[in-house]
Amino acid sequence: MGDEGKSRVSVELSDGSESESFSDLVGKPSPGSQPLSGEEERERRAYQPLRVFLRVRPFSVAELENHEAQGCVTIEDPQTVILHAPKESPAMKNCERGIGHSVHKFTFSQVFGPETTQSEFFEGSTKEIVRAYVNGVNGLVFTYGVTNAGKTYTIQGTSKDFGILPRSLDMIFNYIRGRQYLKMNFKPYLSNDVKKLEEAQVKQEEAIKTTLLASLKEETESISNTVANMCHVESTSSKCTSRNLPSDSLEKNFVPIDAYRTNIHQRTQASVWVSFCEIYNEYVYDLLSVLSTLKNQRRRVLRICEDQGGNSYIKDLKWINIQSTEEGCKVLKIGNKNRSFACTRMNEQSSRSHSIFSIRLLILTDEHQPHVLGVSELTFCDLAGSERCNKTQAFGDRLKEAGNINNSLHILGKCIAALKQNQNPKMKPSYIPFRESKLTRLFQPFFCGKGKACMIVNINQHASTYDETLHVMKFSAIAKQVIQTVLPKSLGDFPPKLVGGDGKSIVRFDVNTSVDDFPDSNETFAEEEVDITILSHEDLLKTAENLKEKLVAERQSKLLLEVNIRREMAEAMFRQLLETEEAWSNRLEDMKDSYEEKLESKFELYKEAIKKHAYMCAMEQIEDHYVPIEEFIAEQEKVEDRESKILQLERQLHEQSGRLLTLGSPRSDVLNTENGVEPDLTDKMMKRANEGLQKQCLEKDELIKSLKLKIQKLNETVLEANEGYRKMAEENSRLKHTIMLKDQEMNSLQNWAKRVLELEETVSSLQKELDERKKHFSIEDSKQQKPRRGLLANLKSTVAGTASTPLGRGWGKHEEASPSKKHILFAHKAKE
Ligand SMILES: Nc1ncnc2c1ncn2[C@@H]1O[C@H](COP(=O)(O)OP(=O)(O)OP(=O)(O)O)[C@@H](O)[C@H]1O
Repeated sequence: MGDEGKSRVSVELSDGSESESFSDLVGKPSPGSQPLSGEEERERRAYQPLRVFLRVRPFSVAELENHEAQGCVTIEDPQTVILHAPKESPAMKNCERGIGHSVHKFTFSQVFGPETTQSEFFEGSTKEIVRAYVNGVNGLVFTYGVTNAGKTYTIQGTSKDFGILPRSLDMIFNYIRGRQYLKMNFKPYLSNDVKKLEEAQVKQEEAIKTTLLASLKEETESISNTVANMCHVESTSSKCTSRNLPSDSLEKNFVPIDAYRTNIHQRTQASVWVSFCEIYNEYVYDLLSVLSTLKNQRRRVLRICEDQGGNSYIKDLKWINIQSTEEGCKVLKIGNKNRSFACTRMNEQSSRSHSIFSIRLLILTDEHQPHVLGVSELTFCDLAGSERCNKTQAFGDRLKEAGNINNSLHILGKCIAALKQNQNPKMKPSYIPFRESKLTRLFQPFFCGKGKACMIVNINQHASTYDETLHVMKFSAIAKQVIQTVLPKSLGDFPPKLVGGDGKSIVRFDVNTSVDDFPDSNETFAEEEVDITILSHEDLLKTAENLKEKLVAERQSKLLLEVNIRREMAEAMFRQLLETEEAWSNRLEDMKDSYEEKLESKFELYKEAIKKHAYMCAMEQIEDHYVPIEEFIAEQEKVEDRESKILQLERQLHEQSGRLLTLGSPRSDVLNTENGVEPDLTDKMMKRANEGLQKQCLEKDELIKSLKLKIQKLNETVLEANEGYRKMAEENSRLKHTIMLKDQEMNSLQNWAKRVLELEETVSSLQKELDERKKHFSIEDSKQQKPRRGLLANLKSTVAGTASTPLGRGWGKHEEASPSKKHILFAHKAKE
């Protein structure tokens, strides 16, 4: 391989920021790759957010024909998608009530639009995980979405257009091409170990595989053809002819195998094993179990166990050795036949279970003296559709299935939310309920540092499933915030253990031991370990010093990392807080507006009610105080009368007081004495009279006041009455006008009636005249009948002649009437 090829390798390896070379796995730097040196760089690669990809399914022809509402999903840019709530959706109704929003924006690691091909999707999403996987990092790819959103299509694809799983197989076989370990005597065991099989066991393994593949014999042809096309590129290295085949892209982007050979020890070989199972109603079933295909036989339920490292694995799950992509596809097809599908209202071929297809790659030393160097696992999980039972109109078995599906997805959501919460140093670490469902038990290692996970969110653009889609998007938004910790193999795992056919351990491997550290394949692993007791004191001190330095450096880098993480978390939290604050303030504004509107309308209502009430009261008052005008005038006259009387009395009072004054003088005493009246008595009388008068005055004053008040009220009433009168007068004049019009109408009608009478009279006179004439003619006829027969005949012929004229036609037999009569008749006609 030339320099050009080498530089391509380094770009590939360093470009994939998350990839780890196989050399990393065995503790040696990759000679071909750019230096990924430095503790910080290693740490950076160890922490990474969960990659979440969105794939939007195109509308099918049937959906387009049904005029399915469009425009719910808009892809803003390669990372952002916007959901618009359709008119009739509950989300829109809630939004109208001031709860939530009608538009939602979501960001993803990458958004793939409806036009994305399978090949483009694989390149952009899964390829990186597969690349890390072939270099020893475990991988999990799981799809999440509502039913009928394209999850199965994305993972498996169709026989013509493969999904990410067959494409990954193709990539793996490309990678190990020429270094494939074809014997079946090393088999995956428990979660991470390898079992060395005896001859008989190998034969049994081969028999199982043959039986399994034989069950698909009839369909082999089509798979072979398609896969043969896929492998076309590998074998000939010529240009690919079909656009949809994975090898098409692999040829362009995948690193030639020779390039990896320079990085990895030449003697390594790889063996590929696959398993396929499903979790249906919280039971695990092996989809590759031949028994399960027999009719009326109950499928065996498998148990999930844990190895000594706490890693979950499915006990007694079948692992089938595959030696090509073609075989892998066949196994997939066989498993699919056993999978629980059902026809729901929303998808004719709906997956009712979570299916898990795993590929284990055993890295071995050369064929003659094989040792296991590493085991890595790539898992594809096609989750059952998240759906609401009422939407799918599920009942019976379907309802139970939906319940179980939703429950396990709910627990997955809880785990993801707890993982996210636990990343926040300020929050109390919460319990992650991995053990609450089978699915999350199997996912646990990938979320706990023992591999890389990637989530594919599938959505369709249906308005009818908008709310479910929104739920899925919200779920993915949380998942996107989960930071994955991919631990180095040495820390995260027990190294793979090789066990014999009897299950007893043969030897424990140390993944930190490089392939190059095997000087001779005959050497045992125990001999490779360094015994520190044979080191000198000085060497020991040096080693201790070195270790101390390393520790300090490690601590510093850890500290820096922690600071960085804390800062990032704080920033993220701050951003979230700002977003929340904005959302709340928006909501507050909306609520304020709506309340203001409501208040205004209430206020208007009250105003109206008050007006009405005041009007009613006024009307009642008017009724209470209503005085007829005659009574009022009489009352006014009375008042005037009283006023004049009061004036008179006042005048009298004046006079009396003048007289009293004169009486009060000394002269008056004399006068009194002279008059024979005792002065004391006079005084008393005067006083009494005075008091009486004052009392009278007061009474009169009171009366005046009350009368004035009455007058005032009466005046008001008069004014109101005047107003009423004015209105009445107006009404009256209007009525008069109407009456006048009616009178005119009546007059004209009367004229018409007169005219009719006249005409009737004229008609009757004419009738009379006519009758007389008839009589007259009949008499004359009877007189002249015999002698004048010829004449009458002449007359008749004359009449017949004149009847054709308009006059003759109009008057019939009266054609002989004199011109003067005719004239009169004409005049009558004209009158009419
Ligand atoms: N990207 C796509 N391009 C073309 N057709 C697609 C695409 N995605 C999905 N489809 C089609 O849509 C239909 C439903 O897809 P699929 O069965 O994969 O949905 P699902 O999400 O797996 O549903 P369920 O959860 O019910 O199993 C299938 O007919 C599939 O071929």
